[in-house]
Amino acid sequence: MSEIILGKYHGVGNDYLIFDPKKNDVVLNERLIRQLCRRNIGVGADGILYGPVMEDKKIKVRIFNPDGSEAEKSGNGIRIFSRYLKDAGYVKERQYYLTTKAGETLVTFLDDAGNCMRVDMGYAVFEAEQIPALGFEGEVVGESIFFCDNFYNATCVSMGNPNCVIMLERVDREKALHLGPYVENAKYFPNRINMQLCQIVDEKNIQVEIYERGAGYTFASGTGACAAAAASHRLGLVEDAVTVHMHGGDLFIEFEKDGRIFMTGPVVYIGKITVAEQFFA
Ligand SMILES: N[C@H](CCC[C@H](N)C(=O)O)C(=O)O
Repeated sequence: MSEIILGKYHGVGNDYLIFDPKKNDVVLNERLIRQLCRRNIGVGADGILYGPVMEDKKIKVRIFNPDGSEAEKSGNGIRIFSRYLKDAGYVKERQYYLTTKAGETLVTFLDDAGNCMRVDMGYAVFEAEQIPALGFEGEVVGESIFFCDNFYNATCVSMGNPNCVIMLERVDREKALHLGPYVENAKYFPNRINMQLCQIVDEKNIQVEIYERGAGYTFASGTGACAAAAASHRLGLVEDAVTVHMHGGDLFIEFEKDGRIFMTGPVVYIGKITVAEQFFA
């Protein structure tokens, strides 16, 4: 009988299922992704990490949102999948490269168990064409953009995936749930977009609420934390090392002098899940 064997992990409350094609003969498709990610009638997760897929001797992971869409990158997903690769014995080195749709990422394990990792997240890109964001010339930094019911101070940032960071005096879950769907699906963003509401606490700390493309409200986002920190840094509001506080926990973001971004954060192993055949038949 073919069952599905999944690993489940979370990174600061952003939870993912691991679907390893070497361990499952069931074909993963959009309908199954949606079913597995649903919290009340499925397993429940903020996404699925499909891999490892070996391509040109590189270890690749494909990142799927609960709505079935495929993302270019996931910061928490990269840490979680790296931990899976270590747990499953695919990776034994302290440092290795993981490839996502957005390209190669250098991952450094900070402890033997793989509970904490430092990830080279590359550079933030603010250029409208690279987001993509339509109707803007050059970089989208501190623009007044209309969403839903008002004009908001918005900065668009590609971290490999598209992000719209909205600066507010005070952020909370209700505001994220209200504004998120309008921003995610706004006419400016042909590929849709992830939204972060960002409150500056001080020059070393920001409070961020997340509304993800294809997932909705989540407790944390790695690329979202980097995007919010990068927007705050570009606006001159924070220093070169920032703790990003989110509902599910904190991520530590560092900027090198040339702008390269490093993200450090935890991974928690939740367990292994066997999904019954009748669930996905
Ligand atoms: N929903 C995102 C991907 C997951 C991002 C987030 N979970 C992270 O940790 O970076 C997108 O469609 O671009």
